[in-house]
Amino acid sequence: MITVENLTKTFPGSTGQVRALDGVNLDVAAGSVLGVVGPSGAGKSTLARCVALLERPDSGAIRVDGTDLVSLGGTALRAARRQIGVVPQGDSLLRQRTAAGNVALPLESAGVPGPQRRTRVAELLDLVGLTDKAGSYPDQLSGGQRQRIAVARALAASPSVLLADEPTSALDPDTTGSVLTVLDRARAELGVTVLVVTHDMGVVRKICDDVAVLDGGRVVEHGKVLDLVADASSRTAAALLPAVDQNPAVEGAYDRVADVVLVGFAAVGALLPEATNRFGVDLNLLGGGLTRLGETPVARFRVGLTGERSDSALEWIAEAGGAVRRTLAGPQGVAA
Ligand SMILES: Nc1ncnc2c1ncn2[C@@H]1O[C@H](COP(=O)(O)OP(=O)(O)OP(=O)(O)O)[C@@H](O)[C@H]1O
Repeated sequence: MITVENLTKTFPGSTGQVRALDGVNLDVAAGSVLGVVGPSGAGKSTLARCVALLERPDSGAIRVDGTDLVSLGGTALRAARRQIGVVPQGDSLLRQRTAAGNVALPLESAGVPGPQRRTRVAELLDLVGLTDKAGSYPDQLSGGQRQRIAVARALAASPSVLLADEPTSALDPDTTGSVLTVLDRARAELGVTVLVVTHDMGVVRKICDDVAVLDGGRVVEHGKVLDLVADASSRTAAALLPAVDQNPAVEGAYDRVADVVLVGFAAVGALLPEATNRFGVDLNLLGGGLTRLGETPVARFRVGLTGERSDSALEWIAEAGGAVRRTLAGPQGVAA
């Protein structure tokens, strides 16, 4: 479990102080993946560097399993740093070392004896699916393979937290998938808590349980991805759900029009047909579509309903777990 409390960090800028972090509060449950997103200059990398203990915040606390890392110094700080594996931004492997040699580096620094080191390196190469590349040098690997080796190296000392700053920024979509799979395996198989800084909402879509949106050094949105998408006004919903186009000419023909967000197999598959049957209404999909967040199917549809019991049908969908937001379209124009 990581808890960030009221973290503040300022830097001297050419026109005065730059407040890179302005009272940031976050928590990441053990074994979950948090995506930190936001526009350029929002403070994402500064937050990552503070959590990695590479940068000292001006004030605030960073607790890992209850211990405030900011208050530590000397030996205790060095020990705490080992709890946090870091996948740095950009290409970070040593060119003159093989893939296995790069993964072994933190173990050598920690004085782990040869036979144990070899076993651990073999486990990590297996985890990232690159056993056959053990003897390859970074220049012989693709960008995605190098990044997977960087993840293996970050995991070598068995940290409880893995921090990755823009791990996919230089990669094409296919390669990005293989790196994200590796981060997901680290969480699933090793129980590591993962904090991933990214400008790519695709990363959030594929592997994040939670998301924190930073803007101007502040957290403007934070929560479970599947909860936030149900709130149509959230930035997360805007970025991750299928768009619905306005079409007043078509919508005007219905008694009621609403946007409905459905999360999970059962809701996506059954709620709308069930509402149609129960309330004897005519329900048409006017826009939106289906997507997937991690393994979970999620839909956002604009629906048009005709029939006397249209309101009851919408209320029932909301009670059964759908997020319903009525629009102003329709002849009787009823707002939520
Ligand atoms: N070492 C530094 N010295 C001075 N200003 C800094 C330093 N590091 C960051 N900043 C400033 O702090 C603010 C936040 O920067 P940061 O790099 O954390 O944002 P970011 O969200 O990671 O941006 P990007 O997506 O562009 O990497 C910016 O205004 C940046 O210019």
